[in-house]
Amino acid sequence: MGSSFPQHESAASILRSMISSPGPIILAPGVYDGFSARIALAVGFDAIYMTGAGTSASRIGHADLGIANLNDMREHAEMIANLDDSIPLIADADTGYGGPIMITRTIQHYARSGVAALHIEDQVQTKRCGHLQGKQVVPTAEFLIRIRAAVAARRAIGSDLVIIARTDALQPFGYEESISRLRLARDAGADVGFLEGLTSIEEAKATVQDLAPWPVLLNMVEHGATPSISVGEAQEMGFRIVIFPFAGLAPAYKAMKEVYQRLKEKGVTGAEAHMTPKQLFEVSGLKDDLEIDAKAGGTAFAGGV
Ligand SMILES: C[C@](O)(C(=O)O)[C@H](CC(=O)O)C(=O)O
Repeated sequence: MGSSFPQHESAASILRSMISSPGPIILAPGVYDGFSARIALAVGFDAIYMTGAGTSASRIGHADLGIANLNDMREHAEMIANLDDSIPLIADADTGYGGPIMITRTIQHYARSGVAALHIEDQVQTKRCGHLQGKQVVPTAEFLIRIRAAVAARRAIGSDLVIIARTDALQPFGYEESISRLRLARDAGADVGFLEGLTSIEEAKATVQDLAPWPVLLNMVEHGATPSISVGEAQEMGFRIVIFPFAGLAPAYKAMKEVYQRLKEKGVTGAEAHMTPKQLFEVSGLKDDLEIDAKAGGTAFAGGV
């Protein structure tokens, strides 16, 4: 477990070096709460991704419609980022939550919370998931104000926080407009580009080529607007980062629904025998916590748990 008071390079600096190194594509599975983050961290990834859609679902019980605010998102991100502060957390920051002053706060708060990277997009404030229909985006000038505010705020606090510029302009305005917005965001100081809702393999390849050598992120939302692209294929195309936002949420939904249904219909959960409470707590750092207590001379758990 990483300490909350880093003795090492910040997660933002670690991610920044990873992005600029010639290494393999950075794979970040979506996590949506402490438990899913623990599982992903235990499996072992170079980075993890806090999905806004999953945060909305798990933290406030709502769809990804711009309902989770800065405080909801930041608090959630801080908890996740500090479970292991040596593994960079890339976190959704939606529209940045307002004008330049709010975006400045978003950058400051995310950076202080230990987040390594965030993405800010050009949707209107009453946004929606990038894979739904009927999206609206703000004019390019307003998008650039958001990016400039983010870059200035990051520089002012001397943080390595990676700023990912996301455009949702593909659906309303098409490919050329989206590339043009991302180039302008790059020129305004954004570190990584993210073209949301890519609709074909050709478009995905072209995005990387048209923005090269700027690093580009691929959002692999399964069964959304984008055809299925594997990590290997994304690397081959030249993407620098790939996120799988629903890697945790979608299977969790299916598993929970089945068990709740079984409990309702048959009166039992059918939980597997090895799923003891202790085993479940071990996923969430039980051993580390007991060690902390014992090292401090605590006796509360001396007889075991
Ligand atoms: C990446 C994303 O912002 C997220 O919240 O994870 C979403 C995922 C989704 O809702 O499909 C997005 O692509 O808008």
